[in-house]
Amino acid sequence: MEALQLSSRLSVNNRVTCTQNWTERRASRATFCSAFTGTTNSASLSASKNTSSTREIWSWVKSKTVGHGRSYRRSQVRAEMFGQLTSGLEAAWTKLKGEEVLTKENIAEPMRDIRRALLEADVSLPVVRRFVQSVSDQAVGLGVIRGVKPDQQLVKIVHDELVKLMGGEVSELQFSKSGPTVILLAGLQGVGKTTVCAKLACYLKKQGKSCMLIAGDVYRPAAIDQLVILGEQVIVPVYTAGTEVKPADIAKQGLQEAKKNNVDVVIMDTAGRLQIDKGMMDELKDVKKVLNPTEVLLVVDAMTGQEAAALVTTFNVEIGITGAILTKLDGDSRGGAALSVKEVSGKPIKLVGRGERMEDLEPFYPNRMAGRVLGMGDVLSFVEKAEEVMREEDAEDLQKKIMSAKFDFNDFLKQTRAVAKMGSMTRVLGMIPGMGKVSPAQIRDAEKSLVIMEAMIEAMTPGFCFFFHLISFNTKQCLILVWLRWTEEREKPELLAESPERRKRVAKDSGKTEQQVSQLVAQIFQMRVRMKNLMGVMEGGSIPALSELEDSMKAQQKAPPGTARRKKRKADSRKNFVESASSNPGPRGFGN
Ligand SMILES: Nc1nc2c(ncn2[C@@H]2O[C@H](COP(=O)(O)OP(=O)(O)OP(=O)(O)O)[C@@H](O)[C@H]2O)c(=O)[nH]1
Repeated sequence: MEALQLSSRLSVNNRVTCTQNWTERRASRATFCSAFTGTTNSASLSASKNTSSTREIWSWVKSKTVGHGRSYRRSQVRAEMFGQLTSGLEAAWTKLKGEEVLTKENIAEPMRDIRRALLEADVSLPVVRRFVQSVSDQAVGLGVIRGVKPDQQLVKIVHDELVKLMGGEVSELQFSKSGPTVILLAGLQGVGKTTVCAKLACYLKKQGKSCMLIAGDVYRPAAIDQLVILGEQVIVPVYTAGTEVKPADIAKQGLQEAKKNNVDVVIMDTAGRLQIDKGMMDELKDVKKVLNPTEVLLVVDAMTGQEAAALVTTFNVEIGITGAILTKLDGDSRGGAALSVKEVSGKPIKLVGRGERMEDLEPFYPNRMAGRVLGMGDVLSFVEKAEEVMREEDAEDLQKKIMSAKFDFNDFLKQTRAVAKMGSMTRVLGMIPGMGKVSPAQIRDAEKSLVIMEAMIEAMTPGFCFFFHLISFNTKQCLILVWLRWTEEREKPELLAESPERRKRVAKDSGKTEQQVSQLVAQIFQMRVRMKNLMGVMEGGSIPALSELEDSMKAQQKAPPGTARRKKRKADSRKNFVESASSNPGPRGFGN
């Protein structure tokens, strides 16, 4: 039975408008990006180039280490991907402490650590050998560079080699110049092909392209239903023809349908197998012949380590592929697959999946990935994610409020919800330099605090409020007074600072204690001061030291319990409340 699932509300005619919007967004994104980081995308990316001049090394090291340089020496439990590899590499830098210059003798031990870290990360032995040899050769020939310590020099060399290992430049998806672009997805069972189909459509839709999915997995009937549901979720039509039709025929019919509807990109899902077998390869070859795809992408599971690289090689030899999509990178603490695929197979990783949400698919940037491996965060991805969830006008509005110290509970709620849309807190923190080392326990504490805070803020009056008053004269007669009052506690935290009755009410309505409400109110005043200072520094042209954020977080954790209660007793007036609030550390996790 043939049926084009009418799950799409996206008209193909919307294409032009979408493309325009996307171009405009890219332009504003670039402005926002340079405003935020003090640089442009290309300038930042250029740090990845394999340069060796003293000035370049020096400025690179400074740009990567100012404010968070100390952080990659501390070994703590890491919550983000590549955690194991990052910790392993850290051991290498520490061995060079106190050295004046890199020599053949003093790099021997760090090189052993690097080798061990890469092997533990499941990078294949020949790749590790080549990598270590290349790093050693460069390190020994470097000599003394004024102002740059040997451990920093080694970090820089390893960074550049990692970038090279992962393919150097970003490998973009290719689009057909005429007719629909066809993307054929292949891969073993359970690696995430069906999910990637929908994620890819979601990703391409954001670029203004209309998409259609073809359900070609005829062996697992649930795969067709799964694709239809995911298609509905991302609002993209799905072509299905049941399980009785051959995949090559489904591909042919689906492509005709896509051409009829003027679809920009067709993405075909195929069946997986537990292992590579001849039947699977023959079937893929047939489908490929019919579709003549622009891209043949092999979906591989990052958690399979160097096995993923071997699979890419085999599929490339058998059917000819254009690249790979690495899924489940969020669960991979080793990194072997990301580091090996290009070097072993010669085929680039084009996209990576980092979560189960439809938005969790992104281009593979070797430079940013190398930064993450070395525990330096990924500011550019952070900014891009932030731009996706925050409108530019909102950002400007927020900036004005911060500068005039008017950041309020409504803004706080909006911001925390926007950050939640960027993904899990672990993932968001992993993108911020120096924050990748926040322990899972700290993250859990902060997440719990946010839930408590949201409950309290929701119990605050947002604006106009109806108040009821019941006056009873006797058992039969009563008068109900109803009046409207402008109470805006969320907009004016001062109201709560001044009034113990209001704090008591919020505590009662939210099911929290009065002490917790007082702490929250104190916190918003502290945040106003801190954010204003931070914005001042950034407008002055430099990004504040991120290690200070880490230190301040630690200081806050050491705040004695009951601080806010003691202060509350002292602070009867609003002035005292605000002053005491802004001069004392807040409770654990709050406001950070
Ligand atoms: N954490 C995480 N899970 C993912 C990611 N990509 C896919 N998954 C999950 O992996 C599981 C398998 O995904 P599917 O899309 O069904 O895999 P498949 O390759 O189509 O499976 P077959 O059709 O059986 O071959 C699902 O639970 C997905 O949610 C990812 O990037 N991160």
